[in-house]
Amino acid sequence: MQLPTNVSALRGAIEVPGDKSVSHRAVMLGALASGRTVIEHFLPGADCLSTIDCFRKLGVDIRQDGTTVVVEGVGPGGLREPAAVLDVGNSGTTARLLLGILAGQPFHACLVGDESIARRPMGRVTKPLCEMGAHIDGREGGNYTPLSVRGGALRPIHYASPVASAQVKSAVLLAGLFTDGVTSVTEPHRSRDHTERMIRLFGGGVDVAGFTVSIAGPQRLEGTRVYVPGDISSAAFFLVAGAIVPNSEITLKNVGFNPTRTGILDVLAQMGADLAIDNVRNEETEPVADITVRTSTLRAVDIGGDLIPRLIDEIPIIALLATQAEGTTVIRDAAELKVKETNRIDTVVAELKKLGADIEATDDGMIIRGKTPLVADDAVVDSHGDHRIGMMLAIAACITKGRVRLNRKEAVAVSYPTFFADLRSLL
Ligand SMILES: O=C(O)C1=C[C@@H](OP(=O)(O)O)[C@@H](O)[C@H](O)C1
Ligand SMILES: C=C(OP(=O)(O)O)C(=O)O
Repeated sequence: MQLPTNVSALRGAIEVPGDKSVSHRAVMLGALASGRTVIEHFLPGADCLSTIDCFRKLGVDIRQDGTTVVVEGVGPGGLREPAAVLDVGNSGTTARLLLGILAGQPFHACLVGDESIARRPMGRVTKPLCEMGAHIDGREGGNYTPLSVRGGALRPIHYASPVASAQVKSAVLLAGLFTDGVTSVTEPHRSRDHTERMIRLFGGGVDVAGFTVSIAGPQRLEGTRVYVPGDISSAAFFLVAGAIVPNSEITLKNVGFNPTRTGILDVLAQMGADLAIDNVRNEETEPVADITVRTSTLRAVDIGGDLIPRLIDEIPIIALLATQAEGTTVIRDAAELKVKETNRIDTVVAELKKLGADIEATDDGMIIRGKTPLVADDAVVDSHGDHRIGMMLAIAACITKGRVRLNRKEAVAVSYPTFFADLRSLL
């Protein structure tokens, strides 16, 4: 598709779709709980639809009507052995959290995904789950899909995860629900805590001490009502757009404001962005706020350490932001980017270079020198099938002089099916 370029202003208010991480977990915990769960403002993106599809194959009655989902929870022992393979599509979260749940079920299941999933390491969850007693096999000793899982009686473990990953933490905690005793996970930095918050919302208990999270199994979860906040990872594209496109003012309503996810706001603030945060609410469950951003004069920053897990999915759009900041921005400690939907260090650097950015890859991040005007002489950029790369490039095009075409635009539907419509509404 031809992207809008040389945009003179982006103005208006939008409400981004529901949070992807929260939507997945609402379906999963709703399926495991006893009784009905009603999910509102669910994200009907391809990844979350994969989660629904997998749980239907496990015998759960799930009705989806747009952004409302009703899950008839099966309660303890209620999942059924699937007669077909469980296809997680493009979704790493579905794959890894589902593995944690399957590990505790007394039956066999096969898990597959798309080409991107087949390249993503699953050993980070299959290893601790096998330690708990699950039998999981697959390519390269169970590190890659297709995977075969035979779950059953699990024993609790204390797991020191080498990576700060909410998917690893959640997989082990979910498996811990099916043990008799206390399972804990310690991570090097705090990752997003949606699983912990949602287990509590469903009436369960989780203890947090420093970077260690513990769960005592077995637990009885009760179906509930879940309101999914707007996805800050989706809002991030328009937060950056508002800051770098001239004459802009964008308000994002009902955005998730969970402190384990707001690293992008810290970076925008440190760069000097004109940002206003209003109406912070729901702090007990999942915090939400309204955020307004205006065109800003930006300065470079250093990004690393414990900030990384708080903005890991926003690094592609932060790289674009850094091209418009005065000075050298260094992103470090972000080697996890190499095992996302694409190697996001390589894809970000290759695609932004096509538009004239001064950006280079490092072993664990990127170095970006600004401020650089983006220009294109009939450039063809490519999402590489990665939703976040596609959306970052659409925002990059807005500040590019010349013509830019995007290949594989359909990837955005993984997390933000209405992205292009929302962008058009601000033009
Ligand atoms: O738990 C989750 O919902 C997610 C955790 C993160 O992955 P890691 O756990 O691999 O860091 C993130 O990148 C992904 O988009 C969603
Ligand atoms: C990495 C992502 O998701 P997942 O791991 O669920 O595929 C993402 O949404 O950027």
